[in-house]
Amino acid sequence: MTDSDNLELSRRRLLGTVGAAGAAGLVVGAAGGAGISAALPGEDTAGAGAGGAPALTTVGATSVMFHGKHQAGITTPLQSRGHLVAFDLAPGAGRKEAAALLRRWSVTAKALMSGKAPAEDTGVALDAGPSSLTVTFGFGRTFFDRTGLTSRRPAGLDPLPAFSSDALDPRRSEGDLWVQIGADDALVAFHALRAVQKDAGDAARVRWQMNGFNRSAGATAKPMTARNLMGQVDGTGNPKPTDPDFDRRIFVPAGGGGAPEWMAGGSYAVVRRIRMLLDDWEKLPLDRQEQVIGRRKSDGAPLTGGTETTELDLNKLGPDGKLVIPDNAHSRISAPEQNGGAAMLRRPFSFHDGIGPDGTPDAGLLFVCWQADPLRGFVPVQRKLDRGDALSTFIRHEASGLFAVPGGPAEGEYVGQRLLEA
Ligand SMILES: C=CC1=C(C)c2cc3[nH]c(cc4nc(cc5[nH]c(cc1n2)c(C)c5CCC(=O)O)C(CCC(=O)O)=C4C)c(C)c3C=C
Ligand SMILES: [Fe+2]
Repeated sequence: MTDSDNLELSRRRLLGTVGAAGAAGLVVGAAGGAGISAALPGEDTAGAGAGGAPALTTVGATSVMFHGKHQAGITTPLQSRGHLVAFDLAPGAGRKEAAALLRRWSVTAKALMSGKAPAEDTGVALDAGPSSLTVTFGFGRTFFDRTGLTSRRPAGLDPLPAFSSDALDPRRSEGDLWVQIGADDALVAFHALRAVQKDAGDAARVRWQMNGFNRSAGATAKPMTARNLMGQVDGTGNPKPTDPDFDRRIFVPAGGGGAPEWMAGGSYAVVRRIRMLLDDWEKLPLDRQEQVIGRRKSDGAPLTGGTETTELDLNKLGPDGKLVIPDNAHSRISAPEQNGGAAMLRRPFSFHDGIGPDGTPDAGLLFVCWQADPLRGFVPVQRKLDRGDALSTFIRHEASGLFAVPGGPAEGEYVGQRLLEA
């Protein structure tokens, strides 16, 4: 199946057959320039349906294009499995080795995303289709010194400021290179992770790895915004690809604006491992939980009324004369109108790594947010949250990373080629 075939496949097929994440995300993916395709059960698609083999389900058969203006995995609908991995270049590896690695990774990502297995495959994902696999690559600040490219490091990679509530573990933070893997099947995601790790060979070593999840496509009766492990509907206020200023907020523009040309169509990913203090949170009565966020837990609607998509009424007073959405409510403090329009596209995974030494769940949010400029996205909002967010009593930022994610590769190009070979 060619990329143009992919684009040919109609929205109708997806909307009629996939679950919540897929249907909602189809719009996101298409508007964001990342093509998504799927075949109806029984149709012949890459890797299934042929030769009498059982047909793939639509979830398995859905694929996301590797080539495009933007890398896949930014506006792609949330997948049910995710791996975030940072690598450091090996001692002695420089620009040449990094370029060869990005070339290998791109070949692998393109093949796996279209449902093809690499040579000498492990067979882990043999029976499944691409399952909306995306593999997204980024560069950390330290990459530029290690490869002699310091002069081409973008200002967007200047270190994030320290925040008073940070409890960051440097060993699980930052890194020369970052890879985000997402798929709607756990084995497909693991398979891609192993392939990426093997491709690293002698050129790079894993610095840290985090594993996450979201709800499975089709688990809810109708398409819904995701829930996090605190039980909140999380993602409602995200900018929509149909917003007139979506591209300007999320993607680095081509030509001018002070941004390097190799970042055109790219974006900056801020990654935070945020532990949720679930034992404390779960003791809080429902009405207090709702005041922490400023929205109803059941359906995500603002406490000032309406449905999930109704605007917050930040000035509304209750019968007691107090603000209905409290001063320190998370939704109030993070709203773009409270932050000079600062906005980001949040695309997280939940995590659960068992029970910590203190006997509480080591669980929370792998918070990933995307923006054209971290100083006009994550930083101003986190500064404000750090000063007075009611949610901060129940969360702890444990690791952090900032990565420059270049634009999507054109046909015949590998990711990052415009940086590494210019
Ligand atoms: C600095 C950015 C943000 C961090 C860190 C963050 C952590 C965090 N958030 C939730 C839960 C919710 N967040 C919600 C809205 C929301 N959060 C941010 C930013 C950060 N959140 C923004 C920009 C917004 C949107 C505000 C708006 O547009 O009005 C919500 C409400 C529903 C929604 O809009 O998504 C919830 C719920 C958790 C649990 C968390 C850390 C673990
Ligand atoms: Fe939030």
